[in-house]
Amino acid sequence: MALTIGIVGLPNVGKSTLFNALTRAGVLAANYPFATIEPNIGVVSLPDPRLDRLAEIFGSERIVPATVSFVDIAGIVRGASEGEGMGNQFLANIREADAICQVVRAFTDEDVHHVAGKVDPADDLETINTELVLADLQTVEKQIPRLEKEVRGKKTDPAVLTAAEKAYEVLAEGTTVFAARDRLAKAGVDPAALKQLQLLTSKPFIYVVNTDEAGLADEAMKARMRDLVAPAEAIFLDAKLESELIELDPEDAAEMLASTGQEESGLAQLARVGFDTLGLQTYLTAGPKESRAWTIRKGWTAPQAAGVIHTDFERGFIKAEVVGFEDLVEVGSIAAARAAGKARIEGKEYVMADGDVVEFRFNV
Ligand SMILES: Nc1ncnc2c1ncn2[C@@H]1O[C@H](COP(=O)(O)OP(=O)(O)OP(=O)(O)O)[C@@H](O)[C@H]1O
Ligand SMILES: [Mg+2]
Repeated sequence: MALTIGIVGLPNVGKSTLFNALTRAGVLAANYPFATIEPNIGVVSLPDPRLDRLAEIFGSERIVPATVSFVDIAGIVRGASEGEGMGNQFLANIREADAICQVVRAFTDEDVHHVAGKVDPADDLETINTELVLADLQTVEKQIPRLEKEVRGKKTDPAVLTAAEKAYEVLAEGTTVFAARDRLAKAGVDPAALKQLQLLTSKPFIYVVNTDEAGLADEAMKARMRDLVAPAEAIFLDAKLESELIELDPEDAAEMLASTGQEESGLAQLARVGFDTLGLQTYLTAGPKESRAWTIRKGWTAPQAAGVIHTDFERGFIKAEVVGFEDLVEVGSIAAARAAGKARIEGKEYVMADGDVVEFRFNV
């Protein structure tokens, strides 16, 4: 299950700096083949200290973390929907993303040009939102006549056309589809049909406030930004600092982070919030070959989780032996967990918990 996050924002706000920090972190920590798929797509490993502990306990040869893909695209300016700047064509590159990460500039540096001439995060948020709404409006305008024809020819479910029409009404008011999701649901719009339209503003958003050392300590600014983007989450980081952190070994990086009053790197926060926002979690497998994290949706059952490893595992699922990560660490081995009654045998109905260490039994 691949999780993809598209990065948007005004030009020169630090999107690529963030992307570079993210992707190089991935390459350094992940030992992942073909990490960079295209120049602007990067696969990043989800930091997970639990895997290191598991690898110790099981003597694993390697660690395979869960991954998140990031897509870095050109900046958007006011009027992009009418062709200003680079236009908005490149937004097609993030149409299939699971979530959108909007980078907003809140750092002060006279030498870094701001396209609007001043650093005003609230204004920038508004500009980007408007351009995304306009881009979606153009998409739906194109979709509706095509969908009408397809519905007449019985090639498409009428629910998709209804979703497009209702989305159009919302967008025409300047509202994002995500912000209007309750209203759309009340109007009888099928969420699955809405999803098929692949609208940018129907995706969950995560906001990255790219700030500096002063900004990281500015609680009033942070509170203002949190209010502005609520109910979405805001992450505060210094993209330039983050790109320096990844060059350091872990102890020095932790020390440097602490010196700016942070406990967790911005990149680790982004990966975590991305997972939460999308309702994802990981479970773990471990053995002499590898300790590995697997991405699933919250609420998935054991057979569904097994299916992420191989579809045969889901089809032939018999049972799962499950030990909670904390329990395993406490007793120190699977054998000890079994002896202590902490290894449970779970069946088809079992709903996975985050950090379950699992071995599946199946028939093929
Ligand atoms: N937190 C920060 N503090 C100071 N300078 C920063 C910070 N983050 C980024 N910069 C600087 O801002 C400039 C623009 O960064 P970057 O190229 O990443 O922006 P971008 O959003 O990708 O722009 P574009 O849309 O043009 O591709 C760079 O010179 C970078 O070093
Ligand atoms: Mg860039």
